[in-house]
Amino acid sequence: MTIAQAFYGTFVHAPTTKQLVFLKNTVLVLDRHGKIVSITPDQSLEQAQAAFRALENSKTTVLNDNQFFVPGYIDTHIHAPQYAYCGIGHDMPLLKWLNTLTFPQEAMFQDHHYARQVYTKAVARSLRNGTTAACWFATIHLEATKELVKAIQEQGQRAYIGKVNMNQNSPDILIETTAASIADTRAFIEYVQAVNRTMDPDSTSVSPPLIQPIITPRFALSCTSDLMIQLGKLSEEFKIPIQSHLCENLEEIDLTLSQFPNSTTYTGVYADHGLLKERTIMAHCVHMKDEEFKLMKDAGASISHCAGSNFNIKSGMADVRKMLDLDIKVGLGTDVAGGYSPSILDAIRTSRICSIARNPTQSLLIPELFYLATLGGAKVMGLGETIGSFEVGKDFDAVLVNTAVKNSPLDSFGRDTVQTKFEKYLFVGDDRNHERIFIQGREARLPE
Ligand SMILES: O=c1[nH]c(=O)c2nc[nH]c2[nH]1
Repeated sequence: MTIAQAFYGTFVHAPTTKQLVFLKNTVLVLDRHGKIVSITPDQSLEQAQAAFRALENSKTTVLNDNQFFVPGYIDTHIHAPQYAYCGIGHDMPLLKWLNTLTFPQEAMFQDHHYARQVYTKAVARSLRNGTTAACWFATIHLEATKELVKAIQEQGQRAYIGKVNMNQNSPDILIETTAASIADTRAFIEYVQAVNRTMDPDSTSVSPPLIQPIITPRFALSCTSDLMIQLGKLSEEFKIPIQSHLCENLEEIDLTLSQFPNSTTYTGVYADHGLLKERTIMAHCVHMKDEEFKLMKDAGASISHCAGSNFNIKSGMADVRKMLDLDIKVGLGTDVAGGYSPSILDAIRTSRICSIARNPTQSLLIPELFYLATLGGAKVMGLGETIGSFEVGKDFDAVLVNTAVKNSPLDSFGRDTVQTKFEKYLFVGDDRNHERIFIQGREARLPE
């Protein structure tokens, strides 16, 4: 085995919802594929230096007392085209927001040069905020969605990327025929597969490819039964995941149930059309009946909790405590641009406030929040064995945090322990505290 890199310092992770673990004075070694081959805590600097000397020709890094590594954040729900108008339109509820702001903006992505411009910046912003893996929605446009693949590949993020499907209840300019929607989705899947064949065959043989396609019916309202059934079949044929929106807003739920009278619940609509599977990620799930949670649980499907968006466009407050008690997989999503912030640190903070506002006696605790942002998100993506925590055999997707950066919003004082610095970072820090960002052991390649 060829050793490529080694680090010495503190590594913080949440291997379960109940545990926040500080691996201090730890030597962590990576092979040339960016996989963790050893983790040895409680070493003196001399022991670490001796270990480094034995690892000939490898890059070595010694962290100082203000630095620590966290697992890269996982954004389980983000819309790349919506980055163009991130921060505006929050005075409208979901359906008005879609019709007056979002749909006209997304129509502009028929121009793939414009798409390239927006996507390059959206991906860079996401990465700078420490998101090493994300589930991206693009638009219905095939060529523009390929531009998102290129931007992500160039910058090195791990990603699921979806060409959106819409064949009803949308402006004419955003409506596809069923045949075109399926043909373009198939073409997109094949495009990503071809891109992956050009990657280092050695590294893709030891880990799943960094970029994967994801089936993306926008939501039940924008897809006919026929389209949803065919998309479910595509997911089976290629064994790829599915993402959509579920039970976000009360008006949306009423309309969906009137549109699909043969299904008894909104979740049932997806189940009845073959879209509720173990590989399915549903964003929001704010207004769920018990039977809907049961459908999700029985299918093994996952939830992306997007508290910032749910506050901004006034959708409501999801019951994450209940999701965790039911042992449903949950992760955090920024939902740019329903959410104005592309930062999962911000999602941690809004999720905490959301849980307190729902029930202060059952609010989410720091280990739970950090777990949701990292390993919880990895499990939502079906990558719980690959990323999300520091374990031998996992890929090194990680953020090097520095709590003593000039001009960062975070101040540390003489007596601050690493636990204190971590907690301050979680609630006061931002991307200025992110010194280096690694995906599969390689540093992200952010544009100037
Ligand atoms: O928050 C949301 N953002 C969207 O773009 C969207 N489309 C359907 N439902 C949605 N919800």
